[in-house]
Formats: sequence, C-alpha cells, structure tokens
Amino acid sequence: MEIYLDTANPDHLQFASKFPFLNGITTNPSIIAKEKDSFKNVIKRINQHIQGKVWMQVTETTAEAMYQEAIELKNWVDHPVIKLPMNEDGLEAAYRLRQENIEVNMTLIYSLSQVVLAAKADVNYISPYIGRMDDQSLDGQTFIKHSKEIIQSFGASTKIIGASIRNTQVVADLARYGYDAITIPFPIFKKMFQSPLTTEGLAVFQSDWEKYTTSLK
Ligand SMILES: O=P(O)(O)OC[C@H]1O[C@](O)(CO)[C@@H](O)[C@@H]1O
Repeated sequence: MEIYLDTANPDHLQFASKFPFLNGITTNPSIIAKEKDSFKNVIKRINQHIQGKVWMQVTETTAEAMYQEAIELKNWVDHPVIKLPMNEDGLEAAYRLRQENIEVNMTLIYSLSQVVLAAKADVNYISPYIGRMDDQSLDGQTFIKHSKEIIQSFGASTKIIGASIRNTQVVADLARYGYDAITIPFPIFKKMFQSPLTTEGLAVFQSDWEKYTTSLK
C-alpha cells in the first residue's frame, strides 16, 4: 500500500523526511491555506524535503483553466500528481492530462457513479473521503470495496487512495484488505508509532539494564 502524509506543515515535513520509505505528500487547498506563504513556495518546500510524489490540487473551475493550471503545477516538483475535483470539468481536464502522461487524481469522490466515470477514464487515482462518509453513516469502507469491484470490472489501472482518515484502525483495515494507497493526517501518523505497552515494556527493559550495568561496577 502506498502511504502518503496529508500535510504541508514544515515541522511535519521535517519529521516525514526521516522516513523516506513513505510515498510522498498530499495537499489540498485547505492544507495549503494553513501555511502563510504562496502556493508555489509551499509546494517547492515540500519537494525539497520529500523524495516521493507531491500531490497538488487545481483551484481553477473550468476544464481549460484547470488543464492550464495543471501544466504549470507539474513543473514545480519532481514527481507531481494533479488533483482535480470529480465533476464534469475536472474529469475532462484529467483525461486530457492523462493523455500527456501526467498523473491525475479525482478528488471529492462520494458516489459509485463517479467511480464508474473515473474508472472508465482510467485516471491514476480516485480519493473516496472515507471519514466524511462515515460522519454521515455512509460506510466509507463498504464504499471503497464496491469501488474496487467497479475498477476491476473495467480492467482499469485506477488506484483507490483512502482519504479523510480519522483513526489508526482505518489505516490498518485498508492495509489488511490490500487497498492501493492511503493519505494520513499527521496526528494519526504519529499515533501509528505508539502503544502504551511498548512504552511500558521499554521502561522495564531500560530499568533492568541500568540495574544490571550498575551491579557490574
Ligand atoms: O475530511 P478531512 O479530514 O478534511 O480530509 C480531507 C481529505 O481531502 C484530501 O484532499 C483528499 O485527497 C486529503 O487531503 C484529505 O484526506
């Protein structure tokens, strides 16, 4: 499973850079807006810290303008993925970009009919918002299961990237069921390292080791 961090915060990037096995960084307009710098500077800073893919969302609203914006964005980083909203203009622009071998992601996916269109266009990635679906009792994990079936029935290469992740259990579930990719908010990523049992167990090992080394003096 490809694993991305969903952040543009410099401290988070610094931390993420210690784990180069991660696949890259995803952003969206809300994440960029938290940083007090231009879109381009924020993205270039991410690209300096991260070896993997950098995901950037277009903010234009017509297919032509989205396409032109994407052509500009892709030059900012080494391994770009262009995120486009799953609507008529977004899919039109995405398909055009895809013909030019630019990786594209349809974001804000909430219905299986949207998955049908994205799979038919064979876009690189789709982002179902699992957490926001669960918030509405729409069962995000069942949704991605059915999305996978649709993609397979088309024989498409489209990958599902689980988005809007609210807890570590969803991360484990997606990995366990063999999903393609996930993007994880930084606080959830930090929690993935932690277990009170690990902390307690380590404290006992350290204390026993101290007693042992002291006894040898
Ligand atoms: O529901 P949330 O936590 O705001 O998450 C929004 C999601 O939107 C995305 O843009 C989808 O790719 C991710 O950045 C994030 O996973």
